[in-house]
Amino acid sequence: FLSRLSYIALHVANGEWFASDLVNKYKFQLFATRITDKAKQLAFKKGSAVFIVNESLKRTGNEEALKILSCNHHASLANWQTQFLLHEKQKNCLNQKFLYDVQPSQGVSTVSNVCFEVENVEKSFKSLSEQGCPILIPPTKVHDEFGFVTYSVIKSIVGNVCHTLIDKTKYGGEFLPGFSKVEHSANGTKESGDVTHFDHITYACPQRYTPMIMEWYEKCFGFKRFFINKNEDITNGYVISGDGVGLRLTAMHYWKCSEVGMKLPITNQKEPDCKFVMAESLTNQGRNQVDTFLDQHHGAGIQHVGLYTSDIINTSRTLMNSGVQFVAPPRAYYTEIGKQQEILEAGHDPQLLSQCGILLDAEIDDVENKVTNLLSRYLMQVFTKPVFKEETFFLELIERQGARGFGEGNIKALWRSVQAYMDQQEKKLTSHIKNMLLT
Ligand SMILES: O=C(O)C(=O)Cc1ccc(O)cc1
Ligand SMILES: [Fe+2]
Repeated sequence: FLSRLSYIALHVANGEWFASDLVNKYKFQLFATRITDKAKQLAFKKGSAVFIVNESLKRTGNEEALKILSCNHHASLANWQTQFLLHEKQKNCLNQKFLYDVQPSQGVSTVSNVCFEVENVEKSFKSLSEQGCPILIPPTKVHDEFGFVTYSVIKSIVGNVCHTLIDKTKYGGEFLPGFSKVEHSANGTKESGDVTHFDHITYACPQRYTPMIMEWYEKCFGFKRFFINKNEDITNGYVISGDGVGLRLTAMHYWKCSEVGMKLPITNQKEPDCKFVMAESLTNQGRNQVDTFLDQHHGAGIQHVGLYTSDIINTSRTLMNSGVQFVAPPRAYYTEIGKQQEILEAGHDPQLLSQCGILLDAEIDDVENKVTNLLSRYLMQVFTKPVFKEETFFLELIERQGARGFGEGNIKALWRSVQAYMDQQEKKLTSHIKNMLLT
């Protein structure tokens, strides 16, 4: 019953600062706002990628109550049936200062809501209730002079992640009732090869939770398994281990066309489905970025969002020039013979890619490779440094040339780049503490 992904919502401690980064550094456009004495909700877009940045302006008694009542992510993951009953009881004390959303209970900045447009909110609500899915806000109507929307908010099985389900078909305004349109002198600056949509959303999950999460999304939302790579195992997912990497990846998607078996030529897809990737760390592989996320975020949640661009070189250069910081791949990455060859075969310049830290991975098809010497299917990616003050959420730029999944080479390199950055941060912190103790 999901029609499409509508927006991704964040709750941030310092909204002003993050909003200015989204506009000035990431080149998103502020297009709608809702400001009350309790909360600020700002909507930004770039192509069809929409973020709502929520900021609390005052702490209310209800919030304190919620904080006490909310349980940790392990409990909520382990038993969502019990959670439902608990939430039924809590429902009345859930404050609605954020329209179309609920406020997460942990104090840190977080990306906590993925909103989907649905055909029939009442119907979705009924079926989800029957599945025992915790309902945070039952179907609710909001209207203004441009019409009305119906929405409901449900709690997912992953940490603090919620889903707003909304029917906007009876609404003709700019964004949503309650939000005012932001007037712009020009129609925004639309550059060629810009970010067009959300490509994927990656969850950081505790070890061994992936099967349960997959079951939940299949049962509640009808998501289907998406195989990331041809070397992937059905039950264990895509396990990447060794050379300092210890990661299990499993992905799902909701795209309707894929469910009825329609296969569009990959290059003709204007806006393919947004994939959901579950990332788990492996046991006995040392400290790593997934565990760091779980620690600093106080539980499972959205670790990063992949923004699709049709020209990653241009996009990353523009963003870098406006101050976005990307993590750097290992120094040897672009000079390694095999990688250099791969980049050249894909028709790119290793030096150009190295300027922004862009990684390239080929999806090699044995037959195809024999026929031509050029790579026809590859993908390029680059990760930003964490965007909040905690080492939690970050953004990614991704350009796909035929490749639909994720390549092992890129994942390993991305993993190492993030890890090197985090280790460096930790060293800085340790020496800072040492200095403080000495003085
Ligand atoms: O490759 C991607 O874009 C992924 O989304 C896979 C991934 C997931 C988690 C990590 O910490 C690193 C890489
Ligand atoms: Fe990613």
